[in-house]
Amino acid sequence: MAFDFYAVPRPDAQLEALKAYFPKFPPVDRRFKYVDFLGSGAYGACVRLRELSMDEKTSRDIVIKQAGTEEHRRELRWEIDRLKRIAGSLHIVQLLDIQSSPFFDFDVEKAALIQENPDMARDLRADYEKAGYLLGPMLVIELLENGSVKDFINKAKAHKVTRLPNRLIWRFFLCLVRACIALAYPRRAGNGQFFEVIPPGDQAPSDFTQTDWQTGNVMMGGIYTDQFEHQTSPILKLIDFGVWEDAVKFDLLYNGPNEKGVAHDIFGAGTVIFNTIALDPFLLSPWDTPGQYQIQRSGQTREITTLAVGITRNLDSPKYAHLDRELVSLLAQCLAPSPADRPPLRDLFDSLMKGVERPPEEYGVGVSDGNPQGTGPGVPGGNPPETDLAALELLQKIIYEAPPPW
Ligand SMILES: Nc1ncnc2c1ncn2[C@@H]1O[C@H](COP(=O)(O)OP(=O)(O)OP(=O)(O)O)[C@@H](O)[C@H]1O
Repeated sequence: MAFDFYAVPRPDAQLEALKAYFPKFPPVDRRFKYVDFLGSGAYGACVRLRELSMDEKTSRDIVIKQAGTEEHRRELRWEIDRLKRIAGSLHIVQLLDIQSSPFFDFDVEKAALIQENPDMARDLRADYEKAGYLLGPMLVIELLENGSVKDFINKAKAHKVTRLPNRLIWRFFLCLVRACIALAYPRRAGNGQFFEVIPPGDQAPSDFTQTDWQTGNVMMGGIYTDQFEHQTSPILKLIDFGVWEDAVKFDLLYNGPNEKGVAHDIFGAGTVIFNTIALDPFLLSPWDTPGQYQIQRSGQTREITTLAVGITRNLDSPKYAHLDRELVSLLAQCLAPSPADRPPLRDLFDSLMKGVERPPEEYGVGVSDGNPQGTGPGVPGGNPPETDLAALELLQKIIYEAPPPW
């Protein structure tokens, strides 16, 4: 019999019910307050709640993710399990503990019965049973307040921003490579959070992989003045570690043949950076036709095949002429179809660290970078200076300000 796509139960109705649930049944534990429905993806839906501390003196915002069908609940259990393996990694969304469930409390039904109001008790129970699928697993994670990189790109476009300063791109790239380290060398914090580092020695990386690298699955957190890497740009964190159960069963945790683990994740990080530079969440596809690009590696010039041609072939255009060529070279290597042409994780990390440690006046100036365009400040037609302040102002505008209506 032919596969009937439409016969497969769709989760949308249940996810709609989750959307309706909290406005209808405010959490009975009064320490929780419903704030917003954040969105739904292929298998889960997320709501934002505010949780008061036990002494009710402080509060934090949390995200609850639930799934609408048994199959998707299995995926959610996998996601919880996978996130536990890397709990504490700063560039991965954090799991949170909550003291009680924000969902329906049978005491309410009991209270209605005690008040001898069986009609109310019956209605409550009927409504609750309709939403009964919500009893499945619940993922509780930190709120990442500044939306996804995909939202960021769309907002930048709405503000008519045509290019991003190098200093931001270097920092975003470093965040994603820290996330790659979290996956390559998974470890769990006892408590607290840690910057991901590559262990000394030649420990082989794991096969732990993010199977769905895309700008919608990279979220923006806050700017932290006490963290050098996040002082002038928001921290980026990976979300969405759900996996299709068959992928686990058949060991298919990758998106391409013979490829999983760190080489896959480096490529994934490259796709997100490519789309961020291009300010287009969908510009790059693994099915694009690759081209050649000359890179420097270990002091030697080499030609590699890369999928980054949308940028490497257009370095004369006003959109990309300002890019540090070293940054373009790293991106081109990450997007090499052949894993052997991608940079080793340690080299990539070291280059990005050097990139963010540059003196502020050295970004995008071209000359020190061997940039033939010489696009630096003072060059006729060159870039405006890329100061920290200018980058911060741009970020503020994109993230917080409403775009002009025209
Ligand atoms: N920690 C978070 N903070 C803020 N918003 C979040 C967070 N996690 C998820 N979201 C929002 O909720 C939406 C759905 O979440 P998520 O991507 O995890 O669902 P999914 O079903 O796994 O999606 P996908 O289709 O990518 O598999 C996301 O698009 C995102 O906008």
